[in-house]
Amino acid sequence: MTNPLRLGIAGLGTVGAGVVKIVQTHADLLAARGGRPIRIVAVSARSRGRERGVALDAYAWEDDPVALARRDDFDVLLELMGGEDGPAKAAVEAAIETGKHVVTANKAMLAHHGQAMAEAAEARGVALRYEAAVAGGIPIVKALGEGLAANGIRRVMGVMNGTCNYILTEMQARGADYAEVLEEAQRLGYAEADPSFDVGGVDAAHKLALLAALGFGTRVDFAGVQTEGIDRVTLTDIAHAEDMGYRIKLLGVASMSEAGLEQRMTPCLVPVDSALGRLAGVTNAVMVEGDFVGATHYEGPGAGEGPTASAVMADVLDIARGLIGPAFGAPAASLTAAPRAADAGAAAYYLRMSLHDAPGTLAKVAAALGEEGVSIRQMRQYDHEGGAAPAIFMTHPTSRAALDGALGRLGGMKECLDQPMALRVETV
Ligand SMILES: NC(=O)C1=CN([C@@H]2O[C@H](COP(=O)(O)OP(=O)(O)OC[C@H]3O[C@@H](n4cnc5c(N)ncnc54)[C@H](O)[C@@H]3O)[C@@H](O)[C@H]2O)C=CC1
Ligand SMILES: N[C@@H](CC=O)C(=O)O
Ligand code: NA
Repeated sequence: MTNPLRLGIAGLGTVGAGVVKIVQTHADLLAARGGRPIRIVAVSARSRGRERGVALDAYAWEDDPVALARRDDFDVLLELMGGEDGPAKAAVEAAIETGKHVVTANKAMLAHHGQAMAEAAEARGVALRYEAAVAGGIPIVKALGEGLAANGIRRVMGVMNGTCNYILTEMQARGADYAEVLEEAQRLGYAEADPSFDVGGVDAAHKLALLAALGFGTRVDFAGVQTEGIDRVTLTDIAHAEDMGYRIKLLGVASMSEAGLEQRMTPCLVPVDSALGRLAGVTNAVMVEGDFVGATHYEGPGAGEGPTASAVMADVLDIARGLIGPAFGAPAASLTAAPRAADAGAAAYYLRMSLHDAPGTLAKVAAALGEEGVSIRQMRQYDHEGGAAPAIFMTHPTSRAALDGALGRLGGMKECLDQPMALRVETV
């Protein structure tokens, strides 16, 4: 019989337990598709006794994930712990050093150390695979790195955080409270160990930076992603957006132009009846535009046990079949450091601010917007409370620079009771 492909698993939470379930459920299917049996040899997690709904007795146990990574009785380390540095990074480095392939779901680690890890893996002749790290169950790394590999990639955009999309959907659909739905997303296994990574936009920015590197042949530049979270979005924003024909989505866009690489992950308004506007729950969607293929669209579950474990095992099967290409689609040494480009395109914006309820306030706000070159298309006021008058403006298309100028001015005016919030209207 062909030699089995032997796995060591570091991390037995939502994703790790899901992987054990697939290996135990689909042993024959995996062996047939991988061309060899897939066996788990050893595992590691913080707590050995925790109930996970899977039997672990047949596998060796290690308390220390780095000791696990250094064992000499398996071929592929599955790093499913998480964390940018710490034991996840140390275990991956130890696995590569000792000649093992690595499959990871850890976008935080790759967004910061992807280049160095890709170089180390190539030097050692082992795979570094991360399908689960981007958009969960959607095979977007495979689509971009392999299926579209003959294209010059123009733009990658999409909704890449299941937790945020779940929160925004539930707030819109049933008027649910933000904190309550965030807790639900945590219970369902969608959220990061520290959910501020989700709602702050950082997790999705990690993913966008990885897709940009893969698509454009550039070095991962997470620090170059303009990032804003959904933590300031209120039920009121969602209701007003809906009333005007829009939904709010945490949307990422990465594009390459002569000016350089533009990357942003921000909450945006998209038309209710667009593909992104209809995207509900934990679903993610990614659009990729290539010069020969044109526009392509991928949609599916972006988080949770089954979808993420499915992506991990797809990488394992590729390794079983001997498919061991470079991590970012081209040799790591050939990836270039692209200059960062500012948000260049004009867009309309949704502005929400709390104004001092007094004669002349609106005139001053309108004057400040006008002087900064921001033209108002629509204005609404609602629910005056005490001395505060909340106001919403929709602008005509304006440059980000003009908008930032206006936001700076408004934020400094005594008539403005809080820092205005601006959401871009994205034409999708
Ligand atoms: N939950 C999801 O839907 C998805 C998660 N991911 C990524 O997968 C990875 C794992 O996520 P989850 O399974 O949700 O996390 P989790 O919190 O449910 O599980 C983490 C596991 O790693 C172990 N672990 C953590 N730190 C450790 C340490 N210092 N030493 C030993 N063991 C340690 C824990 O004991 C636990 O078994 C993360 O990188 C996450 O970003 C990626 C896509 C989707
Ligand atoms: N926390 C992430 C998990 C998948 O990457 C999300 O909600 O999308
Ligand atoms: Na994926």
